[in-house]
Amino acid sequence: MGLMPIIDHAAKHGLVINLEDIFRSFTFDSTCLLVTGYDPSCLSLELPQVLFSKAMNDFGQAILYRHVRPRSFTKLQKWLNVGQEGKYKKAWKVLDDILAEYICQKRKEANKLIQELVSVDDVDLLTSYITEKESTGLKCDDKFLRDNALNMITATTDTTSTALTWFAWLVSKHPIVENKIIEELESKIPIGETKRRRLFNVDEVKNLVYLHGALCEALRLYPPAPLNHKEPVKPDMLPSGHPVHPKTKVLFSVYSMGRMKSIWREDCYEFKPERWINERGEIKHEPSYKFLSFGAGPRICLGKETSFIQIKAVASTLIYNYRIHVVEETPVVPAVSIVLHTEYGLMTRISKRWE
Ligand code: HEM
Repeated sequence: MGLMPIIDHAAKHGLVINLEDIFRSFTFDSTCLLVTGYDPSCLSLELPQVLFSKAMNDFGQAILYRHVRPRSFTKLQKWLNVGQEGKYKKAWKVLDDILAEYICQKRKEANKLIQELVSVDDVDLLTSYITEKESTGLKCDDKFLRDNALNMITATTDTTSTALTWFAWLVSKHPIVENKIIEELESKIPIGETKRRRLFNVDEVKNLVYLHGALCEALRLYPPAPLNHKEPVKPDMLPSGHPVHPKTKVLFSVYSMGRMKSIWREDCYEFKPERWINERGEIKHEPSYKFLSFGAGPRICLGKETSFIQIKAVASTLIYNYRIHVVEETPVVPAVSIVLHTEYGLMTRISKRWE
């Protein structure tokens, strides 16, 4: 099922829905489709608990604990197969088994395509790895395919849905920003087509300046990957003069850096899309070492541009067609997690702006 039919259904029946879960199921389905060619159909009215998705959550949680607990404690849990490490092992088995099945099926389908000399444009990632093996020279064994599929699903799913969640929440709390986004969207629509239901495509939204600023602001205040770490390959020195040994891991909080007055000025706690617009009304580009939500340097996020486009298309369609009313009884606060999920979800009521 698509995202908009679900939102429409919730609006029509006055349901309270957890938008974070809905975004998560949506990004999970679309990423699985892109990577494996299969739609796990997590996005439906019932939001079924999908084994793969649950395993991904347990997996991420266990990895977070590895970073904050003494190594000896983790080792003991691993040895006894209990606690977070016990969960990790079970989750890994689920992911490994499901992906092995997908890969086996993909190999059969891809071999058929090769034998029948069918052109393989617009196919999923696994099929293109298998069919293009000769030209890329990559060793496409099962482990390579599994690791690449898992890497892509992990990198894409929760980051994108988390960005959408905080963006939707911030916009719903800032009606002036919400109106400016709608005004900007209307300025791109032919006059006779305004004030009625509309879906926006990638070309219509990719150059919107105010929407871009609002999204960057959400990513600055609520970076989906709130912590990052680096280790130098050879002895190095920080600008502060502190030496860093190659075995030293430097952990930094992207979340805190997005809220430092010394980096983002006195108004750093405010949600101000204008921060990202220059005097000429164009997008103001900030260096990636300052705006760290996608990382920086040689390992910067490979999906940065793709995710901007995807989020803009979804966010504009959502904001233009619906009003999001956040349910006040459920606080919206960050959870302690490797990805900046909310602790209690984003519980909302939705109403349509127009038919
Ligand atoms: C709002 C959405 C996203 C955010 C906030 C985000 C953030 C990040 C961050 C912080 C890193 C680590 C960079 C570093 O280590 O310095 C990363 C890596 C990566 N991201 Fe994203 N990401 C997003 C969406 C995506 C999407 C949609 C894709 C795929 C199309 C993607 C693919 C990757 C890959 C492949 C890497 C690993 C790059 C490497 O290690 O060389 N990301 N991302």
